[in-house]
Amino acid sequence: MISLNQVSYKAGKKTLLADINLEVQKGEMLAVIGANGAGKSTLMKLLSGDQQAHTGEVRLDDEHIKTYSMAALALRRAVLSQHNTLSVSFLVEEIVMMGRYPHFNGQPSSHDVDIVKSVMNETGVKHLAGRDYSTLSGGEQQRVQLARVIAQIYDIDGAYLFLDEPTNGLDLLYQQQILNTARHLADKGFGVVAILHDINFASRYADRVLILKEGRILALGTPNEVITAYSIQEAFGVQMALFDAYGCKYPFVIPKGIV
Ligand SMILES: Nc1ncnc2c1ncn2[C@@H]1O[C@H](COP(=O)(O)OP(=O)(O)OP(=O)(O)O)[C@@H](O)[C@H]1O
Repeated sequence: MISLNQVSYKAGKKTLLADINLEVQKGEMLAVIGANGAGKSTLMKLLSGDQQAHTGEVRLDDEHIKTYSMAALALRRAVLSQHNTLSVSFLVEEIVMMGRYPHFNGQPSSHDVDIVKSVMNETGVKHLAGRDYSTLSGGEQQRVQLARVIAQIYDIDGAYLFLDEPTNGLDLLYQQQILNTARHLADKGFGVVAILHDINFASRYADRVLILKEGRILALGTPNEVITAYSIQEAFGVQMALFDAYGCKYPFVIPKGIV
């Protein structure tokens, strides 16, 4: 479990996150939604140990996250960040193998090679293995980056996966595939946290949804508890109509317009 206890984070005098209390369990998928600038990426950086809270406590599997070295963190969690630009040429299979760097010195083992193959298969990028990464489309690059971060934690029971807007630049099919993959990993026992802008995807795939507003938790609970016309209007300033379409077990929303 990752737990945040009364966590706050500031940049200069500006408070980006305040009074955050949150637990992320292994085996769950938590979606984080909220307006631009609400603090979603900052929250993810605190959860993943990429940044340290200014006040409060962040614990990863019962240990204070500050006690983990970067090398130790790399064996507990993987992070797909928003911007994955590369200025030098690498083959796609080399990029995915980078996910295994924390696991070997010098040469990858046959186990590392097998994992890279399996993950490329599962994420649908196997056919791109020999391509120069820089020649891929934005959506293809995003899928390769997902393969890389999954390869990092693939063989670590109960590890955590952080995805910052993973569906960015993907077509409808691959948006669903990437979220299916994330869901599948949560079902296998990984703790998955995904920042999503599509409320319907959050509703459809996540066990719980966290809505951030101006650095504070506006709502946290199951999609049915959290995704309401009121909370969406509060968080985004947009009026939404809620549907129970096609017997969906989860809320389904469409915008009515700007408030
Ligand atoms: N180093 C910094 N100094 C000052 N302000 C910062 C700093 N880092 C982030 N911010 C501000 O903190 C707020 C939260 O940023 P964050 O990236 O966490 O938002 P977000 O919810 O992920 O937004 P988006 O949906 O646009 O990606 C934003 O207003 C951002 O401009």
